[in-house]
Amino acid sequence: MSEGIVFAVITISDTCHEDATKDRSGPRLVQLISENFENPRILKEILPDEKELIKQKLLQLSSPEVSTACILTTGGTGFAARDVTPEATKEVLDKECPQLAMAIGMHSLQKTKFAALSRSVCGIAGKTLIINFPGSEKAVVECFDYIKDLLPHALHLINNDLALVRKTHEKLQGSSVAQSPTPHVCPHKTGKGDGVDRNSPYPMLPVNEALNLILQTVKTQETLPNLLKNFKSPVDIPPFRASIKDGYAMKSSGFSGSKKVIGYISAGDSIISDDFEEDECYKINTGAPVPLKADCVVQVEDTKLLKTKKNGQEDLVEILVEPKKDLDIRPLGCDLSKNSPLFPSVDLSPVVVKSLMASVGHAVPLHKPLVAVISTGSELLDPQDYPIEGKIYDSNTTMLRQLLQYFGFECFVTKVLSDDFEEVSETLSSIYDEVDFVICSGGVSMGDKDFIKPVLQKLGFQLLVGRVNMKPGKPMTFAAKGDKYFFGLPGNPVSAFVCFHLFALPAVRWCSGWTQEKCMLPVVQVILENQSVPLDPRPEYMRATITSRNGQLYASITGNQMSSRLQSIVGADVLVHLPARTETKTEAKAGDILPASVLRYDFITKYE
Ligand SMILES: Nc1nc2c(c(=O)[nH]1)N[C@H]1C(S)=C(S)[C@@H](COP(=O)(O)OP(=O)(O)OC[C@H]3O[C@@H](n4cnc5c(N)ncnc54)[C@H](O)[C@@H]3O)O[C@H]1N2
Ligand code: MOO
Ligand SMILES: [Mg+2]
Repeated sequence: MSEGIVFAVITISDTCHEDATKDRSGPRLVQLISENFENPRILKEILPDEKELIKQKLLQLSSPEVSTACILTTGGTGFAARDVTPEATKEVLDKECPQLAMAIGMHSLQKTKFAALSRSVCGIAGKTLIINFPGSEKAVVECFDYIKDLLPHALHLINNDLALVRKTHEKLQGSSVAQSPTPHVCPHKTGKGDGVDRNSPYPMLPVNEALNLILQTVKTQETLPNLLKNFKSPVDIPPFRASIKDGYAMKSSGFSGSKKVIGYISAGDSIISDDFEEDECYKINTGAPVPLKADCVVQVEDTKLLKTKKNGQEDLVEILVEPKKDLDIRPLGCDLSKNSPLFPSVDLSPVVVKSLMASVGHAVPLHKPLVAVISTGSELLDPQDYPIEGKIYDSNTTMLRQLLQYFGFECFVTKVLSDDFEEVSETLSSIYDEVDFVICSGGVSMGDKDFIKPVLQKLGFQLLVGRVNMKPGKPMTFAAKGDKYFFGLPGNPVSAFVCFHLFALPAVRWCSGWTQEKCMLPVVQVILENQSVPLDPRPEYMRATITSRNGQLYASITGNQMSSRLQSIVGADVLVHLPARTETKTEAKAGDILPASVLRYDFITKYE
């Protein structure tokens, strides 16, 4: 039962509008809602069969100000001349839900063939679900009973309430399916999900939704970011007044003109505290400690050597500029003062963390998640093996290991497994003793040897992502069990490549404590160079080479983009995001400006 949902029940009937006591279906619906939902708010209306009035009422109830979650109408759906409920409803809908209307219709048809005479529609207006029920009390009871379990999930989806949607998915996809007395099929799934099903039971999530689920699930490390945030520098930098130039340290109260050189100070020497005269100076190097009694340095270019001692050392120099107080001296702690925060913001780049810590004489152990790379496939040959008929060389293991390394993470364990349920199951049940993440490739699609998802289910993992609306990478899988995480990248090498960058890398970075914005690859705007690129029904991520021309980035697609053709990563500087095909837009054209994820640091191949 879901709590506090705002419902509206509208009886649509000329008769009931004239005499409300004749309305039996409306009150019955109110009763059914109250019995099946916790503390619902139910708005009640009776309207005549007038299209405009019905439409206005639906618009008002579905407006953001009223924000009714669900409007159930009863009546006016038949063949009579004044039955106009479906027509009025259609005019306010943003999206029709014909499957829901069909399901209700099919259910009713099992009770009576007269259900064929109902023209009910269902759909979504703004964030309101509108469902037409027929007028009879009996039909209302049957239809409501049929949809009542679907309603909460449908409403969560409409409101993009990810946590609640996820809860339902877990219920449906986890062991509770078997235990549930009335298991039902999720409306946006296409099958029952057992081994013999020909349709994937996993909802095809949009890329962003899949990524959000992943980042909501993976626990971020707080210890290191907090430690860095609170870390106070134990030293001053510089720890003494340091010379900025190679030159002469002196007193500014003196004068320009000739001065006697009374000593040499190099970087690393100790600090001279003795007093000296205004017509004296020390020769000093950049970074060396300025004598306590000196207050300025004059660079060597502004001096002239007048006299040298017999031993070759300088004796007398002429100072050609007026010495000014503080000239060319870095005061104590001017770069970083003792007890001030070492990290002005959290930046977990190892280069940053390690070098700043080193600069104050400290070190921190950077905790990085332990990652295993697994490739599955009975066809896989080690790249060092002789070719064997029917087998192919395994490129994913090397690619995923190299990618981890490129982004500063280590692959702790590597395994290559055959498409064998027991082997995969045994490996996965023991490997998490050693690692936090498994990045696996292969075996996630629809084949009878694609065992990854069943193994995860057997091992008690929550399958949070089972399919993603993207090309390549549709069967991308993400599962979690406590703080152990599994990525099932599709076996096609390019699908694995793209999914690593878009999902696995952000998750591993997030787990290491990176700020969320930094976890994803940077996105830049690029100008398409190819004349015409046909759009796919799925949003597509195409590899492309970048040329910089007059400060603008031009993307040229790297040939055939088939997900098995690993060659398409050659020269791939970015992944260009191409939108899904629509009726009106079927291709991308030269000059189109598109977002693109940057794949590598050296992402500009040519400057023109
Ligand atoms: N009936 C359906 N079939 C497929 C669907 C579908 O929706 N319905 N999805 C297709 C898509 S999209 C992809 S992507 C692949 C994903 O396949 P799997 O993750 O199950 O991977 P496999 O079947 O094991 O392998 C696919 C392909 O990739 C080659 N491969 C696998 N591992 C490696 C490796 N380590 N190195 C090099 N190449 C590898 C493998 O030999 C296959 O050719 O499924 C489609 N099928
Ligand atoms: O989407 Mo698959 O990932 O075509 O190769
Ligand atoms: Mg397969």
